Amino acid sequence: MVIKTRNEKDLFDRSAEIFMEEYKNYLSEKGSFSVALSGGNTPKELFKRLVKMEINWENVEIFMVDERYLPPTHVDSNNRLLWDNLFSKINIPIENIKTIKYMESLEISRLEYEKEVEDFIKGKKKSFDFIVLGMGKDGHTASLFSDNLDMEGTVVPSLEGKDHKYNRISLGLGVINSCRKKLFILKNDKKEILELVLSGKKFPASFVKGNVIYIINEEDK
Ligand SMILES: O=C(O)[C@H](O)[C@@H](O)[C@H](O)[C@H](O)COP(=O)(O)O
Repeated sequence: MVIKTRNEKDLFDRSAEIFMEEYKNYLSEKGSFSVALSGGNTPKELFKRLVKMEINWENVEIFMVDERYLPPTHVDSNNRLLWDNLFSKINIPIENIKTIKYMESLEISRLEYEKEVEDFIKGKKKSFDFIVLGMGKDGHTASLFSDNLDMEGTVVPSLEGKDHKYNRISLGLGVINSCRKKLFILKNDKKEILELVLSGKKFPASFVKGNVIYIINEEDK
């Protein structure tokens, strides 16, 4: 489903409402809500809204979609983004936050997170209740780029490439597709790549399937 909003304000207001609707549904259905959050620039405006909403964060478990292999204090770290804009502003028990840790090597960080994700999804029919995704103008999503060697593992390494800085760690496609609902939040500058993805051209983002919402604003800002 594609939702078109007028401007960026409406894009993020509506995205926050969708988050809230999902949270409420799962809270009444099973008493908890699990969500995986992307980094990059776009989700900041969503986080600004979420911190003001009436959410009982004790019932929410938050996972990361991906991370650059960087110390958490680095300005391009998604950990930093999440701590500064969300975790530090909400009342969430620390054990409900599952981050990708910066450890001795990329592989050790990947394995540690993979174990965390596998422990969580073990025995469940689906992985997370909800995932917030972004899309690059090159059609990547999470840290799944066209040159990734493995997109299917639970948590996969993603090596620095010509057009993307840093080695990274990412949820794999199987886990992403197994989320109950996927929300791509796209500012208007992603309209061309969204059209290509929707027309069936093959980019990593095109392989995200099943209960997908793409939300995008029509005006430039
Ligand atoms: O950590 C990240 O950067 C992401 O998870 C990545 O997939 C992002 O969602 C897209 O690159 C879009 O990024 P923007 O929102 O900054 O355009």
